[in-house]
Amino acid sequence: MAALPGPETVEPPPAPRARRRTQSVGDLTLESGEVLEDVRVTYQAWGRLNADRSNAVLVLHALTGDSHVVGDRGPGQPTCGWWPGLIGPGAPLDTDEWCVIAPSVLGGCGGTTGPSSAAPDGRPYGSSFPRITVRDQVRAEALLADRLGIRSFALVVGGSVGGMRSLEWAASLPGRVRRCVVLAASAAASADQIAWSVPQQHAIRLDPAFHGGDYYPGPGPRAGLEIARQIAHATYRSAAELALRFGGDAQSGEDPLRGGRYAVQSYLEHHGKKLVRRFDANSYLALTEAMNSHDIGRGRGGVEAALRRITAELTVAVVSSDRLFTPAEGERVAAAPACRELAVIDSPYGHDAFLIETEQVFGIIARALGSPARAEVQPPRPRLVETGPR
Ligand SMILES: N[C@@H](CCO)C(=O)O
Repeated sequence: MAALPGPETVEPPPAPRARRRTQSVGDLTLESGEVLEDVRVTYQAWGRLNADRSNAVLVLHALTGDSHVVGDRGPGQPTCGWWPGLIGPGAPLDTDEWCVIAPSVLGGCGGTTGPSSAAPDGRPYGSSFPRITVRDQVRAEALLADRLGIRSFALVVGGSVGGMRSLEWAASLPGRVRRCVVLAASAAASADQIAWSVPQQHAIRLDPAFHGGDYYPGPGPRAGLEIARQIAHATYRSAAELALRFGGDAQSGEDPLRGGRYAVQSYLEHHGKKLVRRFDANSYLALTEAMNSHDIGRGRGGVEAALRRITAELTVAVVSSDRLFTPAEGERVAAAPACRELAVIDSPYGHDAFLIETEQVFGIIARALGSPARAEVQPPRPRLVETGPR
């Protein structure tokens, strides 16, 4: 099997110590009009706020990420972060200069209020967790910023759903965002994105262990979540990559003609099982519903009018091989008058390239912050690409 480009995997440099805290931000009136009581936001922070609190940077994670942008592996943290090497002394987000804040998203399961959190009656919300939107998630993050005394962010950056939130920040709170980097995201959920999401949600809801969403403290719809992740993961990678890595090969030691699996099937099952070990199915539903309703133009005269509200210096980045958040979606965002750069992340890996191609991504972030020297910083996590089935 031919190899895709990519140097060897090495451990990232030791991550700077983060402060992980949970902050009560009060009641949150949702876009629906419903009130979510006593919302709590868990976040990690690196570096120090300066006297006028003008050096804050907000990093927003994607669908199944959390506040652990960089850091150590440990209990509940199977990875050294999803952008290892981004934050620290001398890193692209240099903690000698910037104070970096990364909240876990509203509706998720990274500590911030979500369906598995205790409702006012003390029991997990489960099926009673209200429908939330990307705007609600941004509003919760803004309440956190209020509590931290941060009036405006020097930079708001995120990829995928984190990019949706970054863009929503810039459109809904223009006075609070001075620079914005939107990676592999769109101004509104596309029919294609919703189409891929709906069967994932069905897989979860039709699992007999779902119990209408009230499955706590049980394990919940593990099979449904696993299938959802398999569907999703295939959309996160490009057809060309899958063809090159797996082709129609059988998984090593198995024969699909005798009930065995294909290599790509085994790969997707691996990622499905991995997610089930770390993620809550109700959160998956809440977050994909939020993602499906994303539209910065709703109630604002449409996407183009909403884009005109943006005053932050905007950088948009697309992945050349992204079939889920296509380059055309990013180009639509880049039509915003405030857009300074439309960057193309040249990669065969599809949507997940925003997590994989750290050299290109960190360079884009550093450029947006006006740090040309740091744009040349070498990636801390070069990687080896699988060359065949296991
Ligand atoms: N694979 C990433 C990106 C999805 O947009 C995640 O699970 O969050």
